[in-house]
Amino acid sequence: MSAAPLPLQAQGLCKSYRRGKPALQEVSLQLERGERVVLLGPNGAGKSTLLQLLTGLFVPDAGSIHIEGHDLRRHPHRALAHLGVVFQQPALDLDLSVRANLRFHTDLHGMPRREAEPRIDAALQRLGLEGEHGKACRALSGGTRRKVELARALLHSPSVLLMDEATVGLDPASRAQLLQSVSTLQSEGVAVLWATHLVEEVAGAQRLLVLHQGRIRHQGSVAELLHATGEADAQAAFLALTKG
Ligand SMILES: Nc1ncnc2c1ncn2[C@@H]1O[C@H](COP(=O)(O)OP(=O)(O)OP(=O)(O)O)[C@@H](O)[C@H]1O
Repeated sequence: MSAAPLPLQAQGLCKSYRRGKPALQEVSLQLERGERVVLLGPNGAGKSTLLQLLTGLFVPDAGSIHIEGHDLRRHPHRALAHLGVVFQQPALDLDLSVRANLRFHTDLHGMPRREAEPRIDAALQRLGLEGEHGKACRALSGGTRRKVELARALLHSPSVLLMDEATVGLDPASRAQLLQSVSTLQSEGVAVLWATHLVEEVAGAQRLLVLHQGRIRHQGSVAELLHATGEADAQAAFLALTKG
């Protein structure tokens, strides 16, 4: 009997742009069901490039990506059906209501309204946004807007969620709320890859990937990171791994 597929498995990913050093070299990672893995790297480490490969926006020069066992290159539709993404750049129409933004997304994906409406209601409820559904996004706080983007990423019930610098521009309370929402999703089995350059966001994560100059410098728990570097805290350990 073959083992159940992992939510996400990437093997030996390499990517170079036309100019400059390789952006990613031999990067491998996997996500287990229900875990949050923090992808931590300084500016230019290759985080966005990695997420662009995982979402199929770019094709790797080498390596493979499987989502729920589906090869992203050979069967992109089957693979991407399990993937939800919250991009670094906010992408809501601020003049539309919360519901209209979500409906726009389901329309874009050709989802019939009779299927879409219950999914929209469920996503709003999951994130505690029921009271906001008629409000224009412009009237919402930055933290609530991000939750709407998270709700949108959940409309097709993905089992893997990629979050790219999702807390940029949020105050500490909104950041904590977003992390709480993600933690609830994890308890429902969603696997989360959380890209950030903020060391404090490793708190509560099951594992940590430190990316620097396109290579993975550490993969494991925070305790393992401290042990490997001999540093007393995650900030010092991160700096030790990413200097030079
Ligand atoms: N479209 C592109 N063309 C050429 N080089 C690029 C392109 N996108 C990224 N790079 C380069 O690839 C490397 C990795 O960049 P990437 O944006 O993936 O890093 P990052 O960790 O997401 O950084 P940041 O936190 O600043 O967004 C950098 O050296 C960057 O200059």
